[in-house]
Amino acid sequence: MSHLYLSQLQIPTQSLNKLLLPLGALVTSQTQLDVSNVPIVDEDKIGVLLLNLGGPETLDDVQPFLFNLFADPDIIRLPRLFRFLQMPLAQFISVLRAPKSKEGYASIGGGSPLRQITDAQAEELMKFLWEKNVPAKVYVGMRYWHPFTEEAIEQIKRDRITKLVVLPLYPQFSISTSGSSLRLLESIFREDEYLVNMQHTVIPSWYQREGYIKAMAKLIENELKKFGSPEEVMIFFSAHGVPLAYVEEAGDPYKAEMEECVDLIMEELEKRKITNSYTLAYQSRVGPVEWLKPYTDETIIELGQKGVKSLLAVPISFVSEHIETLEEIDVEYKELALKSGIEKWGRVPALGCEPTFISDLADAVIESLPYVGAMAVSNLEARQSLVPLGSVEELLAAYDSQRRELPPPVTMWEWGWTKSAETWNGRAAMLAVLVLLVLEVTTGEGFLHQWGILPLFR
Ligand SMILES: C=CC1=C(C)c2cc3[nH]c(cc4nc(cc5[nH]c(cc1n2)c(C)c5CCC(=O)O)C(CCC(=O)O)=C4C)c(C)c3C=C
Ligand SMILES: [Fe+2]
Ligand SMILES: [Fe+2]
Repeated sequence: MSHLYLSQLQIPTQSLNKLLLPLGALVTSQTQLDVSNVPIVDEDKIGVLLLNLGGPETLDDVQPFLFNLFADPDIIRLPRLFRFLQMPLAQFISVLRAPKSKEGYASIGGGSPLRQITDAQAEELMKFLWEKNVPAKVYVGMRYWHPFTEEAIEQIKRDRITKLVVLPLYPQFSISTSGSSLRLLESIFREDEYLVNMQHTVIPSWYQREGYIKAMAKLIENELKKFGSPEEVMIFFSAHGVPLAYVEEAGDPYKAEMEECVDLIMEELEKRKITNSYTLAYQSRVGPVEWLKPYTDETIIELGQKGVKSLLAVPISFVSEHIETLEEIDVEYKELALKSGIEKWGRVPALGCEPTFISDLADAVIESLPYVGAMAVSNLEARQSLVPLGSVEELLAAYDSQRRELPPPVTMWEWGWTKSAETWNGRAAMLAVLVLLVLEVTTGEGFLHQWGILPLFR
């Protein structure tokens, strides 16, 4: 058996994190280690699993895509007693929301560009990893559309991967995005003997990485130059929102990570002598419940009223172009801004395959690679992520105070003592759901409105 030593791999300051942990082990990239004596066994097959949301590729995909999204208990969080309603509700809401969503997707060419962009990112990441002497295969696993996470996992098993790095493509962590993907992954891993025994590590969030921050700053710098008077432009960070309860009640670190991310980008811009005014707002809210504030649309109007004349929108929560950059920002918010008195409008492109960014992702992968061998913690210079270390379940429990236990399978009724009682309870529940839905739709009042669910499809 031959060994390749990492010191031979020209990995200058990078480090590797230990991963000798069992299933669900999570290691972030902040611990800097001395890698000089760490062996990579040449029988090791390294895989990187990129997790993303997925998007409908054709207009016919829109309703089933929406069904998958609303069937996710991390997107529609029902009280425990009502979790059996998840599937009927997902069906109901997806059918009703589909026409409006289809209009949006039709206006950006008939489908989401997410799959193509994510595939291109995967390919670039693989190239960078090979260039950095880490021969890894990169897989894409989407949460709500093809290629599904389950499909990626099947391929990983067929390829007999022995060390896997899981990398959600969301810079900041949210229960509704990376959290949801990791929860799914954990449930797949738990039931599979091969995966239980495969070493793996998760990079839960990476908004604080230098390469990412530098790449964002560069994009902003480039766009600012396109304005006549760049120094007068307000930099407008627009992040995807989440319901306020995720942050305030469940403990989602999303808002804190977003704010820190904006600070880091502004610090980097300052180093480049760019000291423009800036603000952060949250877009894309759905339903009447309160989401993270300030809202993007309201902020644009206020800025117009205050006399701001030039605005540069920076989408900050997602690294690909998608419906909310191409339609919501480029069309709706631009129109709103111009109507509100803003005269000059610009938008920073999503990172996509920007080389500094992808190269840095490759470094993040290398730094977190699971390995077996002695190691020494040498320096801890990198910033701590706000997401704690631990197994996926520990991690989810640590910030998600409302969901400490695994969600029960949604097809299981939660009350009833015997098989026949379950059957009848199930039928009664279905009947009750139907009656409630009919009442809700006809009267405009009821539990779906109270939970902020029904207006999702408006
Ligand atoms: C960090 C990014 C995202 C967060 C946070 C997020 C939370 C979140 N989203 C919904 C509801 C919908 N999201 C939809 C599409 C969509 N969402 C994101 C990113 C985040 N979502 C992206 C990148 C996309 C677009 C994918 C594409 O196809 O291009 C949709 C479908 C589109 C629509 O009908 O508007 C819905 C619905 C909720 C409820 C939520 C937090 C709880
Ligand atoms: Fe979303
Ligand atoms: Fe959205």
